[in-house]
Amino acid sequence: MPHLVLDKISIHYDGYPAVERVSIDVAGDDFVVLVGRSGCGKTSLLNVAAGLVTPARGSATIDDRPITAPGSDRAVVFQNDALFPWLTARENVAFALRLRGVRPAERARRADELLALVKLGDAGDKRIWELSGGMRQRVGLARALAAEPQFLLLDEPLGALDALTRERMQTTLLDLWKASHAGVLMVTHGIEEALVLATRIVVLAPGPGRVVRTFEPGFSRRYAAGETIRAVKADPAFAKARGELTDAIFEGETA
Ligand SMILES: Nc1ncnc2c1ncn2[C@@H]1O[C@H](COP(=O)(O)OP(=O)(O)OP(=O)(O)O)[C@@H](O)[C@H]1O
Repeated sequence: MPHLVLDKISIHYDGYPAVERVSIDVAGDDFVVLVGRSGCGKTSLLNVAAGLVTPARGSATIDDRPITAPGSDRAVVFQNDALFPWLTARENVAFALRLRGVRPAERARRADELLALVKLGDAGDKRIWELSGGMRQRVGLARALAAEPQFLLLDEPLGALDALTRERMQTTLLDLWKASHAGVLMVTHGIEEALVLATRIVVLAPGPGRVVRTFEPGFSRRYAAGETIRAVKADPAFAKARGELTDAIFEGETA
């Protein structure tokens, strides 16, 4: 099983320490979620995993190979993903397949399979500007999966969506996680979202960014085993976990 490891990572910007000695481990079947107050270094750490930021100290590796640049073993999805607005949903996904060297005859069929996976089977012919925010985000996820990555790196992928769409997209994300067999490292500001999705939650605190707690909530594995999200959230254990996670995030806050 592939293994992404951030080991004692420190990140400096212009000599100023933004993150100090943070270690995060993502195995191929993990869904690891980073939470914490603004400025604690969540995006910076994701960017190290993506190969976009070089740490001042520590090592970032996949199966012991150093991460030095973006690679096809990792797919990154941001909050407002840059799709090509003048192309159709199918063409956007097919573009990623082309980059992977998939033959033209196969691209449309595979793109439709990926769109069906994100429940956009009927929207292949629609242009991006004709789609809602949630649908666009799903095209972005389908495009990320087209690369058949070992790891999905998600930075607030649902942050721009309204609350109802966001909740629905959480199950889509869990379904994709299950179907793609990719390990996930995701940043979110949503406390319930973290609890619903994560196999492990890493809580960071700012000044400089460091790990203060980790949780293994187990609710996403219950969903994967067949329970509904609604049933999971109604469990008193969920409310208890929400309280503990909220306390951990705001512990030591002085402002
Ligand atoms: N490119 C950069 N140049 C200089 N400083 C930066 C840069 N990127 C981030 N920082 C600083 O590093 C710290 C961590 O930022 P980062 O965006 O990683 O935090 P975050 O936890 O993702 O924040 P938020 O929740 O607000 O998105 C902040 O103090 C930020 O101002």
